[in-house]
Amino acid sequence: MGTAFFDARDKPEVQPRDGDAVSSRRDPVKSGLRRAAILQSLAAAFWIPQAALLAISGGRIAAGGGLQGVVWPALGLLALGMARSCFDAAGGRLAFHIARVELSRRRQIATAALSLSSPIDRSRKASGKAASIVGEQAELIVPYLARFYPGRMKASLVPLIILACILPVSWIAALVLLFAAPLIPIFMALIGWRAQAASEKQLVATGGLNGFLLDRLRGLATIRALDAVDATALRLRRESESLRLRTMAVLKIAFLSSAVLELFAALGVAMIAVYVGFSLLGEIRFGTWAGRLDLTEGLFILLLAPAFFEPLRELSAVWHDRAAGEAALKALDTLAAGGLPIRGSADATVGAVTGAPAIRLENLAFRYGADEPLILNGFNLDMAAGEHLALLGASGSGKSTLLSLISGLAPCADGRIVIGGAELADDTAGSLRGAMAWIGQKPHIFAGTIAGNISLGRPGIARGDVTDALATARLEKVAEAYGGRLLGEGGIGLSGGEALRLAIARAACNPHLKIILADEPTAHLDAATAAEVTESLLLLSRGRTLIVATHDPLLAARMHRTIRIDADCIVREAAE
Ligand SMILES: Nc1ncnc2c1ncn2[C@@H]1O[C@H](COP(=O)(O)OP(=O)(O)OP(=O)(O)O)[C@@H](O)[C@H]1O
Repeated sequence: MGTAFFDARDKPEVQPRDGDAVSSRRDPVKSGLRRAAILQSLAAAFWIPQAALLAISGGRIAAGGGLQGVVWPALGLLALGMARSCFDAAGGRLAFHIARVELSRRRQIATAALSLSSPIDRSRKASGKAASIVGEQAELIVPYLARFYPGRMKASLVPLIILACILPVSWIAALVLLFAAPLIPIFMALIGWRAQAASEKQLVATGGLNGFLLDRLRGLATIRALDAVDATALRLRRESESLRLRTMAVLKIAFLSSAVLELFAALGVAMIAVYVGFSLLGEIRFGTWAGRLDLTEGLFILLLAPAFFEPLRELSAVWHDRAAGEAALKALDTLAAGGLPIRGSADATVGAVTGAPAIRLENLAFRYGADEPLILNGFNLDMAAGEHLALLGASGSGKSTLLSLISGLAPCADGRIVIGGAELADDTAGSLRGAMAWIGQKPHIFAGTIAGNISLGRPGIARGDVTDALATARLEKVAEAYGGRLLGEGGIGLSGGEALRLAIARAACNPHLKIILADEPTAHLDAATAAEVTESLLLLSRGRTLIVATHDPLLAARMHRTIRIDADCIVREAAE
């Protein structure tokens, strides 16, 4: 029955967002990313001694010292270069690893929440949209965590270290850098606000387009039959045009932010170059603590100036990752939040129900949402162990809803359900559901063989079990005719009655099956096929408790008892 993959205890709590996605995350992620950022910052800071060695070598060569004087600095440069690469690679690897682990954790939370959300929850995200968020958009978290977070730390540390090294050489060069640097983050922040909004809109548009496409592809036959192809194509064009516009808006902002940064970085370096050049020519005689700037000092400053802006440039390159990453995190959080939950979990002990159980419903009340009307109110029912019950009632009186409540697909607002002496609650729902089968009007048939559709890869189901199940469902002849050939998607190749009997065969394969909930199994079938399905259902229900919601008087007549629900939830024994 149930489809949940995770225990209810794993049910995600959506973390409060405080504007900084990383700070609200578990500590190991934060501290791991900090370690990666420190490694990468150290790698960047290695350029300072490298620049000093280069400047010293340049000064010595210019002073006519020959190549002997630069051998040791060259070796030092090489060693530092290698250390720099190692630190940078180690930091990058660590950040990437942490980001992937965090992505998997977030995905697991979102899929666990999705698997625990009730299939009768109308507000559940469209399948295409949910698939797009979990599969595609979630990937954007990796560059955000692996590049933006370490990049931000590097941008706030490395320029300060470089500034501290330039200041003792020339206060004016340090001052130029000090004024040029803050302009960049200010503009980036201004642009960033717009970037995030644009990214969120783009992600919504991508998810929307995916959801729309999947939905319409599923209903392609209906669209064709009702001659709505042009209208659908037009809508599709509108949706993709909107996605194009939103993608262009994001790109425009990304280009704008890089242009702003390049402009300020180039201006800063140019001003330093002008100052160093004129100082070396003797035109400028101020800006140092003592005397004039010599060639070694000038070279040192000139080599460090671009490195001062480098972390900021890197941050700008990953600025867009932040907007996209935070939008993806938000989308995953919304996927994991709220909705109507199913009760219990799927990985509970199966086989806990022994023998066909009695079922008692006491004062049951239910509504689909807080602001929606009560569908059931004060509903009572007593069923004996192994009893077969037909549930009649006008359309919309709540028959399917009642079956959903018995299977724990939604929690009741009031009252209790007792199955075989155990009250249906969060800790019992999983094991009780393991003893149930749901046979609805439209069972989902996968593309594949009939046998594969019956066993569904469930462990412990042998070929003999499938043969027995085919016999129970009276489907042997169809299976024989098909041989090993494949059914099409959605059960193409089977009639409605055959698809229903396949669902009965699936249920028959469950060795723990004790309760059968059938929701209008004979609806839309001709009399002969309905009779066949009825016989298969009765065969399956031998020695088991059965509740059938139906409008079919012939099916109802085959049950031990028939009751009728009316709009006021008053249960009446139906007249024979
Ligand atoms: N997933 C849902 N979310 C919100 N309301 C729902 C949902 N499913 C059904 N309803 C509403 O609950 C009421 C009872 O629906 P339900 O499907 O249980 O009736 P039913 O007796 O099984 O009807 P039918 O005989 O036509 O199948 C209806 O008013 C319906 O509109």
